[in-house]
Amino acid sequence: MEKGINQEKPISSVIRERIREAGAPFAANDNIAQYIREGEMPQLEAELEEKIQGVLETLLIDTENDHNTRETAHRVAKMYLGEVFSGRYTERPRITEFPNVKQLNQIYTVGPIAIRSACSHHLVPIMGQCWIGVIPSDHVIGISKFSRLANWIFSRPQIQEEATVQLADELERLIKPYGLAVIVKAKHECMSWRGVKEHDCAMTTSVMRGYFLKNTATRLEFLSLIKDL
Ligand SMILES: Nc1nc2c(ncn2[C@@H]2O[C@H](COP(=O)(O)OP(=O)(O)OP(=O)(O)O)[C@@H](O)[C@H]2O)c(=O)[nH]1
Repeated sequence: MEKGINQEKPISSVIRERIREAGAPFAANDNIAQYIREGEMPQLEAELEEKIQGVLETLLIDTENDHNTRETAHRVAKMYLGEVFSGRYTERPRITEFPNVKQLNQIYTVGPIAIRSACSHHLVPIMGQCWIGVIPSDHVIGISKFSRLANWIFSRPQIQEEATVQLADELERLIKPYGLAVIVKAKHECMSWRGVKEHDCAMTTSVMRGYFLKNTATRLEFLSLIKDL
């Protein structure tokens, strides 16, 4: 079978119809892995490569004679689907759970976790750090899984507010903690590389759940724990 856009119906249309039939959302920061069947990602990559090639042509870049851009469409398609936006197309990472045998009932923190994303508006990078605070209930997860989950959520076109809430929702579903805090501080290249060109401006978003939300002392303890980390 011919790949990508050359077949009768582009593979993106086939997948889109499947998602619509299921009544599922497919916004930039939604995960759509369950609607993609085996063997379809290479077809999607081939379709995307042709479209990126079209973008380069419209930008009047001579990809035939410019040795630097000859393979650019291929590289960009591979990068979007397999790297920077892979959190849309891959299943949630496997999470190992352990019982909280000793009944730790105090705060533990994880961070800073590196945040790499792109804004949904201009598709340019968002780079930053994330700190997580947990007051566990009866089980905990492997600490590397906080990074894996954050990477999965942020490797999508995002806005920082929604990404922070998505990460908190996912963690809450998984570990059902008595308290959960997620803080993200990031710089947006749509504000530095272009636009207002503010180089030092960062955005901080915070989601507090359970004890962290209800109890000011608990919240302040978490903030003081991460302050000098
Ligand atoms: N709330 C929020 N805004 C964001 C985020 N990332 C980028 N933005 C902003 O989204 C806005 C998009 O605004 P528009 O006015 O539609 O786009 P624009 O004309 O290119 O705007 P300028 O950036 O002001 O030049 C900009 O103000 C961005 O700075 C984010 O994570 N959260």
